Amino acid sequence: MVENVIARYRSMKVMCADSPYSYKVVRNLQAKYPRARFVWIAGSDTLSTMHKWYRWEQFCKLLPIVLLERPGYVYNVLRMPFAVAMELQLGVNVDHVATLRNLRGTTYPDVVKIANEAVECGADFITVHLREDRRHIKDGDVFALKQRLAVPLNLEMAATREMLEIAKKVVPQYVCLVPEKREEVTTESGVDAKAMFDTLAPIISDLRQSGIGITLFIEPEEEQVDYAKKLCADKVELHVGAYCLSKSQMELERIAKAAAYSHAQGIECHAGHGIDYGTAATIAAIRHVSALNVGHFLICESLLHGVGSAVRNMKKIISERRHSI
Ligand SMILES: CC(=O)[C@@H](O)[C@H](O)COP(=O)(O)O
Ligand SMILES: NCC(=O)COP(=O)(O)O
Repeated sequence: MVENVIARYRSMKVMCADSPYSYKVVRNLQAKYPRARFVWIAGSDTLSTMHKWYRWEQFCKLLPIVLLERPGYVYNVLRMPFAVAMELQLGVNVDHVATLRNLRGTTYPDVVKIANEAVECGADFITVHLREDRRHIKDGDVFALKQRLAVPLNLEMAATREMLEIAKKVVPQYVCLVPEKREEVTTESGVDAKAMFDTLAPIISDLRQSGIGITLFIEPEEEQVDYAKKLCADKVELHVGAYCLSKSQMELERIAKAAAYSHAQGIECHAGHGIDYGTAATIAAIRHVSALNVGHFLICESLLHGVGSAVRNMKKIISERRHSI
């Protein structure tokens, strides 16, 4: 059949695979034709089973994969099992650039400039938390970032009407709903998706109608993931602050368990809060976590080594750790 299809293309020919395993076929071809650039072309139905292939993780890294849509097989690529082996993304939170600026009421350091520097050096998206008391990020920062960033903006905010109206004007790619206490030094826990179900549901529905993706910042607990799913969140971000402070194995296992559960439920899983180079490396080994959000530590490192160096270093650490699992 293939021969009939390509009969009119003289430059094409059919060859028989020398192994039942795609991985081995590609490796053999690459060894035989070292100058050729191979591309794997397949139907989109391949996505649901690719993680069962022989050495599928290595296969995904061997060559570019082009998928042609097959009717009935339209998937969210990032949620497919194979996708969890891919690069771990880094979100850089620039809140504390604004903390420094607000301390003296100056126009510097420039939040947008620093965010763009982070992007140049490897940040995959930028995160800001517009707190109700505006202690760091201000409304104008959020609008300016949305306008001037070449990567997605992840806006963290409390689930209030005031914040909802701002988000609908800014239209960031993502809103991450977080709990907020006026007096807290930093975000102390995840949002309780069960207890706050009735407050969160209409806000999430309103945000979604504006075309904004929804993340819930939750404690690493299966029940919270269940409620995030009931609320139709696209992603959860696990509050990993307890682990980052204690470095306790039990806390780490809690994160791994919640991440695997979230993945099994079809909800993309991020992790954030209090992460430094050491804890980033440990969490990067949890394959069901697809992105880390790091703020305070990176801004502090930037004072010593510059933003570019801090972000590049963090990217290197998490990428090396992810590829070693
Ligand atoms: C939700 C979260 O974990 C971060 O956005 C963090 O809250 C930002 O920094 P502050 O808590 O110091 O405002
Ligand atoms: N959601 C967590 C975040 O954005 C960064 O938190 P931190 O690294 O500033 O503690």
